Amino acid sequence: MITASHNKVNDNGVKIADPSGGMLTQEWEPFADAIANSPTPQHLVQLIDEFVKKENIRFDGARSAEILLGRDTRPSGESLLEAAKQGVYSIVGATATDMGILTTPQLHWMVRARNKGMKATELDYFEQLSSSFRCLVDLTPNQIKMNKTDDKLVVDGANGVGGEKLEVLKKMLNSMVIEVRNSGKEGGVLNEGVGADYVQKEKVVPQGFYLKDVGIRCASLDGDADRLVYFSVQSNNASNIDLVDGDKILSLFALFIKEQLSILKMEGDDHVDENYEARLGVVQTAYANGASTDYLKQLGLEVVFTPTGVKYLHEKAAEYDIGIYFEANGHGTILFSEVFLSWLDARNNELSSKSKGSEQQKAVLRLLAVSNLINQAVGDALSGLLLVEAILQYKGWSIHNWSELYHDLPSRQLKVKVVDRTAVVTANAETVVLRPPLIQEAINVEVAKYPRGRSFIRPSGTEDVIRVYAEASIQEAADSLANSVAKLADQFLGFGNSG
Ligand SMILES: CC(=O)N[C@H]1[C@@H](OP(=O)(O)O)O[C@H](CO)[C@@H](O)[C@@H]1O
Ligand SMILES: [Mg+2]
Repeated sequence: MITASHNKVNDNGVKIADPSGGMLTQEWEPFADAIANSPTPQHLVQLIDEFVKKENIRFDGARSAEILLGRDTRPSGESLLEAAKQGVYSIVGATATDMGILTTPQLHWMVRARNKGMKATELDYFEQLSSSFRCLVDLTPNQIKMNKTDDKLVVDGANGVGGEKLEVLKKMLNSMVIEVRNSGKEGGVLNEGVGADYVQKEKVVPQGFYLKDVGIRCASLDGDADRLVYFSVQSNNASNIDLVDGDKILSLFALFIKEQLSILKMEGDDHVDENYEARLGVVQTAYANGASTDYLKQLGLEVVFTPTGVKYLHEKAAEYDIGIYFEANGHGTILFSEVFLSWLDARNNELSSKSKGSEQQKAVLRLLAVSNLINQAVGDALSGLLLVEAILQYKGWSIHNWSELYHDLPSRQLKVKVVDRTAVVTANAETVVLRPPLIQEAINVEVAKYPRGRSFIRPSGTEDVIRVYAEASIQEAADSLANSVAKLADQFLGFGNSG
């Protein structure tokens, strides 16, 4: 997938999907790094040669490889796609199939579907999403009907690929009014003053949203449509928003799934063996707002933490029957285990004959519909958006009701340029610094000064900086804690200290 996601239009890059449709396996990352940085063509060929031997990859023509290629709307994507094709065709037995302009999750979905022997075109993707969405909406309890303003959703497409795909998808959903802005057709620049990354980090409205939108449910996608956040425009100031971030999307999903599981448990008959205890797990990172973690725990859910980066969250979530993961920035999905899905299928068949139309059967059907709607390969803004919409309809909630699940603790994120960010070694899902020595003790002293204070530092995986995160009970305290910790990072690791 040729994309640089939420970054500037002039940037570009690649994301690689594994045959499973998930992200490139972590063991292959050092190899990908090495070939991307190989200084000469000879070196490149040598690296590939060594890797092929190491991984015992056979080129005897017995197995041909098909590589699906996609790109986002960046102009440089066209020539990079040509380069990728040449690369693929230089491997004996390999062919490249250009799937066209796509969102990143669409391409992941296609790879997964293809290798499962399922239909895998773009139309199949849209059909799966729209039909499972309709199925979920049809299972909404009758007494719940939304009021007029809540009917409408306005989506910021980040001037990228997501907006144009949503235009196609929305035609297949008869029950919803979706207005797409910043679709890229109005002349705006990709990710400039628009998109999920901008909205979540700056906590302001994207371009094209105004005071007249107060009270309306709004959503924002990032440049390759694998991130999703919601927001509403505040009445006191047109640039202020009430942000509904990935943590709250996670909370909404977790609440809904938990509800369905408890309906399932209310057995009408006493067939105990039919009571399969589904393991439900929620996965977050240290960037998750502390209020969201409290909320999830108070729901009685198992909450676990991993280091930043969806590859870690995804891997962890796959350990459960239902694993829900989200980064605060809006990247996440829900994973269902094969065992649990087979159990749901069997349960559905049984209930069809015994108690068709019962609450239990509806809960089973809802869970099955969620598993078809939500992208099992990777976080997907379009499928996530449809699931949010279906759940809000199910609950009869406005964005305000949803936002009120809990109140975010004020937080602040800063970046610090340091001599060598790899000098920072962390533990416990990046919440504790092991090296350099003594900095963690100094951070602890700062944190202790603030009610509900929490702060950590970690080296970014995507930029040459140390990131500082702080939260506290009031904004001024979060800001001041972040500043003091940033100062510590600079003292211990900054250029003043480099000698
Ligand atoms: C604090 C933050 O938002 N970090 C982002 C960012 O990683 P860093 O390692 O923090 O640079 O980019 C990642 C890839 O998009 C995303 O997964 C992650 O959540
Ligand atoms: Mg993205």
